[in-house]
Amino acid sequence: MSKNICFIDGLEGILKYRDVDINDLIDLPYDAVSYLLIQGELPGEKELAEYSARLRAEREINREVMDVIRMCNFNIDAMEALRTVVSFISQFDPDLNDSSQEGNMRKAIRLIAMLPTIVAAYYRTANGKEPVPPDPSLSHGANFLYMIRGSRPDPLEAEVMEKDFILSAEHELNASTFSSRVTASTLSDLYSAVVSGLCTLKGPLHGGARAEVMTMLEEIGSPENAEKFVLEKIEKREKIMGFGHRVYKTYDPRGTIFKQLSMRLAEVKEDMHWYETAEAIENTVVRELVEKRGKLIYPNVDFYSGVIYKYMEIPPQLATSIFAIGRVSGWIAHCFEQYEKKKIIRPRAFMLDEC
Ligand SMILES: CC(=O)SCCNC(=O)CCNC(=O)[C@H](O)C(C)(C)COP(=O)(O)OP(=O)(O)OC[C@H]1O[C@@H](n2cnc3c(N)ncnc32)[C@H](O)[C@@H]1OP(=O)(O)O
Ligand SMILES: O=C([O-])CC(=O)C(=O)O
Repeated sequence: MSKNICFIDGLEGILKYRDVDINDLIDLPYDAVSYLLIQGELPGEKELAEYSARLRAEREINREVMDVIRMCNFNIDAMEALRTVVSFISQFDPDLNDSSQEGNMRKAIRLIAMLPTIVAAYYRTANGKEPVPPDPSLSHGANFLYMIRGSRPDPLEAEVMEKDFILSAEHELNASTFSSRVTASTLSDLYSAVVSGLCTLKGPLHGGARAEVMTMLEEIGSPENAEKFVLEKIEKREKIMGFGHRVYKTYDPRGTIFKQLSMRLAEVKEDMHWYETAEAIENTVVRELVEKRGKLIYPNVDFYSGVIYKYMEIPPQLATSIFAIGRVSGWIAHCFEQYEKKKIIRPRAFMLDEC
């Protein structure tokens, strides 16, 4: 197995999963990228067909899970419902306490397969609609949109959803992956490790920024208002959501791809409004923070992904849970690596001074 699950060059803006550049992965199915992260190499045709078939066979959720989804408060963000339900479903997994490689792989497949179903079932129930059962003939991305909307997405939207899951899938030791790995390092089960990841991804300084970007776009409303909004934020020393990164000191390579995707959606939908509003925000941030103040603050993965959700009519309440649906493969890859080490992660308190 290749050594690095992920490689980031934060100065050059390079991102690789298992030594493969993100730009060479983006046109693959999400299932192939998930396989790459977890198994360490790209699947051949036969391996991909088997892996996809296993994922598609595990998408359904049972009646007890639906009961818990119905009991969730319908005003909460889908991420909170997802966190609650992932914790609840572990009891139905016959492999919960089987820590063999095979047992962990079966749990991994179920988690990756069921997360979209849980999010979509919660979303529809919260909006007074009947849940839509998964369609095993559809890809991970197309099936998710189908379960949310009740109708099959057009090919471009299905493609964008797959690419979103790929771009969200992995990012080395980000905060949520670190949380998952710490949990796995105690040899706790995979569900617990994924719950840890979910809890950490939720915060607005991490995966929660995507929803904040959407709210910001709404608040700004049109390209003409963007400059004033950004200048006021800077004046008040407030952060602009979807910008800045602990590792990237240049454009986030995922941001570049998300920007191209949002441009494609804007053109196909003949509606440049959200794209132009986002670009006006970006131009002002770069002019004010990078060019005038020398701060290396560029759009991160959460900025233009928020823009594509506007075009796909995905509400902010779903944004972070969609991130989680993609990221779960990365969390699992890291947990498997950690299980092999059989070593607890226990930093000393002084190391936090660096954070
Ligand atoms: C999937 C992800 O997790 S991607 C990140 C998603 N999060 C966001 O988009 C939230 C907004 N961004 C941020 O809060 C930060 O840039 C982080 C958390 C992503 C990275 O944080 P750090 O590397 O610790 O940078 P830190 O917060 O210390 O900022 C360094 C400087 O840049 C400024 N800065 C950083 N991000 C921003 C921003 N988005 N807007 C304005 N200023 C910013 C800070 O105010 C600080 O300025 P100072 O030196 O004058 O005090
Ligand atoms: O790497 C990080 O710190 C945050 C990030 O971009 C991610 O988790 O995708």
